Amino acid sequence: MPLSDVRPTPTSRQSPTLRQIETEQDAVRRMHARVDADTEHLRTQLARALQGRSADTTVLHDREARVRLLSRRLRALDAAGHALCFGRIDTTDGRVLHVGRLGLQADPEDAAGDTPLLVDWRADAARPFYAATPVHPLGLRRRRHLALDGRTVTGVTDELLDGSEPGPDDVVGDGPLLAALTARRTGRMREVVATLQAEQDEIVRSAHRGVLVVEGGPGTGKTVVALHRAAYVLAAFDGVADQGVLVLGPNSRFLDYISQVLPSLGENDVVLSTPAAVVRGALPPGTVAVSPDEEDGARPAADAALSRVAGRAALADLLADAVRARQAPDDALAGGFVVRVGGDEVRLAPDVVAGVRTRAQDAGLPHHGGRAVFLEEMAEEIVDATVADARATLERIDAESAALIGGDLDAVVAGDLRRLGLDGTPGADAADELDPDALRAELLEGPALDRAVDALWPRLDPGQVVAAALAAAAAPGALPRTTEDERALLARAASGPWTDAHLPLLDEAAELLDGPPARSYGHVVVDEAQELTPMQWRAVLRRCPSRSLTIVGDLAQAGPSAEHDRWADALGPDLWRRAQVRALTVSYRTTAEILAVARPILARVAPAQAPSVAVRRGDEPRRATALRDDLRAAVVREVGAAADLVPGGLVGVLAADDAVAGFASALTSDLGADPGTDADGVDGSGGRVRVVPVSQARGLEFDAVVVADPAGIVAARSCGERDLYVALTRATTALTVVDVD
Ligand SMILES: Nc1ncnc2c1ncn2[C@@H]1O[C@H](COP(=O)(O)OP(=O)(O)OP(=O)(O)O)[C@@H](O)[C@H]1O
Repeated sequence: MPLSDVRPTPTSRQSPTLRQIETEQDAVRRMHARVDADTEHLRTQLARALQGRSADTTVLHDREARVRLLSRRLRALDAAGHALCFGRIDTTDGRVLHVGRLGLQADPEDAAGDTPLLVDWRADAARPFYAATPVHPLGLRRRRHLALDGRTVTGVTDELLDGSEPGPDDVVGDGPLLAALTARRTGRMREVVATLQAEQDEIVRSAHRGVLVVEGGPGTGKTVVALHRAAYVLAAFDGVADQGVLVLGPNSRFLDYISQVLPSLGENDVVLSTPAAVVRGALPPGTVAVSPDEEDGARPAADAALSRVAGRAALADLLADAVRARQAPDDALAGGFVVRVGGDEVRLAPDVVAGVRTRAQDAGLPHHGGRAVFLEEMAEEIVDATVADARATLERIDAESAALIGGDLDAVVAGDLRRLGLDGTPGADAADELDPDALRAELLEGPALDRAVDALWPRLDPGQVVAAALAAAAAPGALPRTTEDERALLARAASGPWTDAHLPLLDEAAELLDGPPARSYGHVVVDEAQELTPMQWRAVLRRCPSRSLTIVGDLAQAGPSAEHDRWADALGPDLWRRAQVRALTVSYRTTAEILAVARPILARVAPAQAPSVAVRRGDEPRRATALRDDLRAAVVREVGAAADLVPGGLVGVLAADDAVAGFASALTSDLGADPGTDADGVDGSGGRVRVVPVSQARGLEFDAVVVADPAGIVAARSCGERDLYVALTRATTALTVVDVD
């Protein structure tokens, strides 16, 4: 019986299901009463905390922390408004725990003593709800799922885990997983906290604070796991809530798809972004000219190729070299260093300046910090040289006058003064008159030294460094395994304009010049992680000083910028040595029949990867053929047929990037609505159609998918076969492939 069909009515008290629903309704009513009371109480406390005034920074700091804590709890209470409680576990010794979106303490008046009203799904006590199986029941007799509509309990289903026979209070039926998996897609991912599976839950609540890498085939729940882990980490790891969590996805279409999951788990403070947008936001505005539309549009092939070749870790060395080459290089020192101090020229020998350079570089600061050290040390050398110079001049004058007058000039002057009845101490000489502190201040504050230093250790902007590094990378032999075309690409890219492909380089250059970015996070989640190049990983790590990351991806789905087929290579040594790897093996999205269509392609793109096991069976995928001239009409027809298979559902049309516009306009004229490449179109049966370029389909899903011209998809990009693998694995229910005859 579908859960939604079960509604409690006062007249059907005999039904065991309804009796259980009423029992649970009582429990849920008590929970909501507590939520309402807590909300009221917290609001009062928050208002009071916000009013408090103080000049004491410690008090202010404490108050800020308190306001943050109260606001966080209030938001969690607010988000729990729907489906506050979704589960219950009964132990074999008769203890009962309800599991939900947040924890609620025991009722003080409750006879049940210290049993909480509700246990937060992230708490250790909730673990058996997810982990218990009939083989390992973990002390449970029964796991119960509750279905709620707002505050109303609409159904219960039980699983008996200890092998006992169902009693009068057990409502054994289909678990809610199947209902969740076959529910119509809305175009936005839902949270699955009620049905998280044991292998997923184990990853979500892993205590490993370092780098957790989760690999698995399409639809195995990698995104689900990554997002629920973000919520878990926020609650379970100290300090993370204060430092923030960043979730990275490949493009804004994907971010929109996952945007509701964390808010519906009560987490509103997580930053969702793309690797490109995060970097772009840290650079001065206008450094990279990209409109939001371009970000979502298909990326030019040249840009992807540049991302790949300029994404290699070796570029980091070339950027560092480019900066170092602008720090008083030997060839700029050949003539020494000359600066005017007052009316005089001061000259420093090349080896003196080289010594200053070494001291400045050894300070281990970014380029501009190093420049400040260089400038100060140069000022010091100039002061020393000036004092030494003045002394030498005086000594020379003394020696010359001694030769002239046949004695020590000072002694002669002292004798003359004494004869005049004056003090016999000679006046301070010129070297003593020279005030080193004043000279140093003049050098450091005036423009002359700064200008002279510019010729040796110039101020730089990231673009200058990137241009130099790319030009160096384009030289034969600079980068291993580069083709002539790639070198030409690097040479062209060196003169700008800057595009998304340059962003990781600009970010690295910005760090070399001025240090790490201002904003960093306590934990970073990277979804579709197979897309990132080594240089992009460096940009991610720059924002995650704690090195606490959850990384999920599937190398078989890698796009055009990826070069590696092992995580160890793709992630690089810094990440890999901290990584724990977990695998997900069950495909929840799609049916065994659909996976079978994709399997031969998987065997080609990732021969070492074991195919996932589908949790469901379904209809055989459809295969249609059309002449090239009829392709659009055939796709329109197949979209109609697919929509009929998933009434009210979401149909995705996936095609090579340059073919998308044609299918969108054919569907527009047929459906009388604009499916665009982004917006929804409405078909006759009330469903929706989305036309999506295959380069943007990673991570998405639809009830039905029409893959248009698979050969065209394969031919369109260097990663064409992997694109096709992605396209074939997007459907929950119905797949149609339209080949060109
Ligand atoms: N435990 C679960 N309960 C309910 N639904 C689930 C569960 N696990 C996964 N799903 C559903 O299966 C589908 C696929 O999950 P998800 O997108 O996380 O997979 P993925 O491994 O990230 O896929 P891809 O590699 O294609 O990006 C989603 O609709 C998700 O909601």
